This record gives sequence, C-alpha cells and structure tokens, in this order.
Amino acid sequence: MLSEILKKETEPMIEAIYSDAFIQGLIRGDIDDAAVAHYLRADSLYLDEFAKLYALLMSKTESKETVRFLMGQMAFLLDGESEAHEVLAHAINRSYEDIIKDGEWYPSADHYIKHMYFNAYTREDIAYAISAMAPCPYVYRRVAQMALERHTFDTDHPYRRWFEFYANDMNDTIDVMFGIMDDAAAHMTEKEVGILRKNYLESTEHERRFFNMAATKERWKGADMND
Ligand SMILES: Cc1ncc(CN)c(N)n1
Repeated sequence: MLSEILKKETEPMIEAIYSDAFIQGLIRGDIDDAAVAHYLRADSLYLDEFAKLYALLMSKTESKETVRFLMGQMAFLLDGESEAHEVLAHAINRSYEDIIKDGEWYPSADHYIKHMYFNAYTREDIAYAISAMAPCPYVYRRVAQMALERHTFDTDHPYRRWFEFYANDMNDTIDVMFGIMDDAAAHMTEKEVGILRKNYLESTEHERRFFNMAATKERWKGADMND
C-alpha cells in the first residue's frame, strides 16, 4: 500500500527532524525562547490556512463521509491544537495571544503552505492535496512517539505535554488521510501515484524546514532592511 511505502521511505527524514536542533532543544528543555516564539508565530498562521484547505477540499468531494471528516478536522484545528500551542507559550512564560499577534509568513512556512494550496487549486482529485497535507499529522506523531520512547520526561518537564499531545491525538486524522490516498492510488496510473508520492516526500521535507526555520529564526532577507 502506498501509505506503508511512504511511511518507510520517510523514516530517515523523520529521524533527521528528530535529531535537529528544534526537537532536541524541546527534549532537553533548553530551547531558545525566541525559537519557540518564532515557531508559534508561524504555526498559528499555518494552522489557520490548513483549516481553510479542508474547506476548499469539501467542495471537491462527493463523499459525505469525507465531508464529515473534513468538517471534524476544521473544528479540531480551529480549536484543538491550541492545547499544544499553550504548552509552548506557557514554557516560555508568555501569553499565546501576545506571541502570535505579529505573526508572519517566514520563508519556509510560506513555501510549505503554497505547496498545499497548489495541489488543492490545480488538481480535481482531493488525494493530491491530501498527499501534501498528510505528513503534517504523521511527522508530528512519529517525532513525538520517538521522543516518548527514547526519553523519560519528568512530570514537570516544560515540553512533556507537547510530545504527549502529538503522540496521542493524531491517530484518526492520519488513518483517514492515508485511507483517501490509498483508495485513490488503487485506481490511479503510475504517473499519478508518482505525484502523490512526490507531494508526500516534499511535505516531509517541508516539515523539517519548518522546524529549522524556527530554530534559526529564519526571515526574509528583505525584512532586515526594515529593522
Ligand atoms: C508545520 C506544522 N506541521 C504539523 C503540525 C501538526 N499538526 C503543525 N502544528 N505545524
């Protein structure tokens, strides 16, 4: 099945994400506060758009079951992940609202969301957009599982609940997304399946870039000229 192949194929990239500065900083608990704030500013914008992508896909499917899933995901995103974000804001002793009020589309986040929108707007079958979106829950679940398997977090560890949230709350989302991709792949040509695969691999790389963007506090070069 396509999803099983992709899970295996992306495991080295997910190991790399796990070893990179952002996740390791969360695990050690000594990540730079400014990197966490940078991540939250980008991620609040990213999740708002991710929710709107579901709305866009709703208009493209005939399946009521898929519409129900998409609606549930929208509600979850508009509200649900705030729990994970609150953990990060609390760890750096700042209010979430205060951190995100000057959110910006930093380059890597900007590139990532446009990859998803491109697939949602230019292709009729929602499986293409879903293949670009599925690494979003999958990478976080896998990274969180790795962290919880490999480390014992003290109960008062500032980021423990962030890992627990993503290790546990993504299962239904991932199953449905992989189901949509696998069903589509079963009747697609080899070339079309190749696009699903490429979308998925690129998004996994985008996930890595997104964390590194926060760790390095990436900005547009032109933005410095206004400082
Ligand atoms: C960039 C990104 N990717 C994934 C997730 C987890 N839904 C997230 N919050 N942000």
